Amino acid sequence: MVKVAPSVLSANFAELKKDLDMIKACGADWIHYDVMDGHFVPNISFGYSILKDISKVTDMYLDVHLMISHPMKYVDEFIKAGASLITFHVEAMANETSTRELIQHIQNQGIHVGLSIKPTTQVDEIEKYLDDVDLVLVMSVEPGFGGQSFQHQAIDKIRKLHSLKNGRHFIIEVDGGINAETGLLCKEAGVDVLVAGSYVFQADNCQKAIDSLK
Ligand SMILES: O=C(CO)[C@H](O)[C@H](O)COP(=O)(O)O
Ligand SMILES: [Fe+2]
Repeated sequence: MVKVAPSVLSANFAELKKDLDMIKACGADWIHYDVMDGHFVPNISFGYSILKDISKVTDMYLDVHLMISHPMKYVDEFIKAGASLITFHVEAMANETSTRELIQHIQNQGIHVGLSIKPTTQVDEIEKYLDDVDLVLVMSVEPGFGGQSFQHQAIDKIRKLHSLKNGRHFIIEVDGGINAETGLLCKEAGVDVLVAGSYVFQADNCQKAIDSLK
C-alpha cells in the first residue's frame, strides 16, 4: 500500500505538536519536512533546530526535503537533528562527483538518502544514480510553495522510474498538488509515497483525507 507523508509546511506552527499528533492519529506514515532557503527556491521555511524539537516529540519517520543551495554544508546538522531520510535536489549540485559524494556521505551516517527532480528535470538526468539512492522524489509542482496545482508530466516520470526499478531498491515519492484524484493517477503509475500538505491539513477530517489517498 502507498505511504502518505503529510507536509508540515501546511501545519499550524503555533500548534505543531498538536498537528503532529493529529496526523499520526489520522494514519499518516511519515512526516515530510520542507526546508527552503530563499535562494534555491523563492521562499524561506525552517531549518534544523525545529526538526530537532520535532524529533524529540514524535517517533514518526522524518522525511526531510532539502530545497536549498549547497546541501553538503548543512546535511550533518539535519542528521544530528534526527532526520530519517534526507532528499536533496540534483539541480542544487555542481556536478556528478559532488552528487555522488553527497549520496555516499548521507548513507555513511546510517540514514536513507533521496534525490529529487524539479518539474523541468528529466528522469534521464538521474538515471546514473538509481543504483545508489533509497528514494527518488518527483516534484509535481515548482518547489517553493504549498497549495499549487499538480503538473501532469510527473505521471510519465513516475511510470518511467517504476520501469527502471528492475530489482533496484529505490522507492518513488511524489510531492506537490496531491489530492485523492491526482494521488490515484500517481498510484496507477507506480508511486510508493504521496506527500500531501494542504489536502491533509486543510481537510475537515484528516483521517478521511489520508484514507482517500491510500
Ligand atoms: O515541497 C513542497 C513545496 O515545494 C511541499 O512538500 C508541497 O508543496 C506540499 O504541499 P501541497 O500538498 O499543498 O502541494
Ligand atoms: Fe516537499
